[in-house]
Amino acid sequence: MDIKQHIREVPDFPKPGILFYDISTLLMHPGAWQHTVRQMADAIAPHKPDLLAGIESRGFLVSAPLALMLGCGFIMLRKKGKLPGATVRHEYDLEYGSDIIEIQEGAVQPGQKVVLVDDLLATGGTLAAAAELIRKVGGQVPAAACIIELTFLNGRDKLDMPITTLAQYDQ
Ligand SMILES: O=P(O)(O)OC[C@H]1O[C@H](OP(=O)(O)OP(=O)(O)O)[C@H](O)[C@@H]1O
Ligand SMILES: Nc1ncnc2[nH]cnc12
Repeated sequence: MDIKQHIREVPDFPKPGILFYDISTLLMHPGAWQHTVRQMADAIAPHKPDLLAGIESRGFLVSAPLALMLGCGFIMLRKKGKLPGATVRHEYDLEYGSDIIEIQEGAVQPGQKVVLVDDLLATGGTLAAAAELIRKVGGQVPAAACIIELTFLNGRDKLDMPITTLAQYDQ
């Protein structure tokens, strides 16, 4: 199955010149979505994660079903100000702006293996920030996985762990 057939390309969103890759149409199609989640699970399982870390917000859609399927724990990396209690934060750049993500102190036990999961790899800023956070709180990051990769932005170059992507776009 070619999951690209179910990913909608929206020009000039959220601002002129950006081609937005929309997974809403993938989520609407149960067969394509099941196939996507199974492929992601097959890529992640060999890394034997203790936890999957999902990145707000589209990353949660992918990571939560994957954690259930793989039988591992699930933690949230959220945009600033959303998580209660003590948090650790990191600021990062996006293809179209900048943001801050946070993790709760205590979400990861020292030495735990945490695989990062998001819907899309663009500049790599988000996953690099996520890896930094996990390591700051004592976790290891053996791998990352995304559905989509925008290869022309060379996001991989910012990352120091193996990353699996299912659909690559060169523009
Ligand atoms: O590789 P990068 O350049 O860092 O970009 C990738 C990130 O950008 C998007 O998130 P966005 O901040 O738009 O938030 P959303 O998931 O809440 O829509 C996407 O879901 C990734 O998390
Ligand atoms: N072009 C894009 N489409 C969808 N999500 C994105 N996140 C960062 N860049 C994106």
